[in-house]
Amino acid sequence: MIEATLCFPLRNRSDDGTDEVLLIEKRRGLGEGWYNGPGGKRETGETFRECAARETREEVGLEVEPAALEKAGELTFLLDGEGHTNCHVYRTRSFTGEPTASDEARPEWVSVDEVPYDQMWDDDSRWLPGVLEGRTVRGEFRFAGGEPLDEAAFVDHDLEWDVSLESGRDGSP
Ligand SMILES: Nc1ncnc2c1[nH]c(=O)n2[C@H]1C[C@H](O)[C@@H](COP(=O)(O)OP(=O)(O)OP(=O)(O)O)O1
Repeated sequence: MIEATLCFPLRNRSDDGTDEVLLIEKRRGLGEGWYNGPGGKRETGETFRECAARETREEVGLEVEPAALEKAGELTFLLDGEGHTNCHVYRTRSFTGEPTASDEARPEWVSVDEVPYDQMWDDDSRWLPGVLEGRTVRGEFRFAGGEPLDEAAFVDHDLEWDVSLESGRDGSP
């Protein structure tokens, strides 16, 4: 099973108070052409928080302290009945730097009320609105149709809201 992370930096615009989330337009790999949060696969020896912070730095140039990430979700994606990816979801209002494009990602601040769910993974519209409202979620999402995951069809899902995520599946929140 692939172990991966997603990170959603949030800010409140000082001019009109709009709450915004930093999304990326993925430029390559899984989910290419779609919006998502910065994130990616965990490397050997990393905690999930370290992975989310590293991917955010590598993809959009924002510096985030692993300890300043708030755990918001644990998502399992299954493909044709088999576990494919475990994804650990974080959000944070604490970061430094300005978002900068990389080979992997084009960053864009988007109002939390205008997230482009029609240009994202089909499952995102089920769980991301609650995460952006500050809730916690545990979910299982089933896809069918063979690899790659981003060409498979989203079939159905189960969600549990307002869960305790203090201890993740590997013991690292
Ligand atoms: N179904 C679904 N919805 C929302 N987000 C995702 C999925 N499936 C996924 O895999 N993801 C997320 C999880 C990860 O954050 C990315 C995929 O990571 P990927 O680009 O493969 O990982 P990197 O480590 O950045 O890639 P390379 O460096 O190996 O190119 O999508």
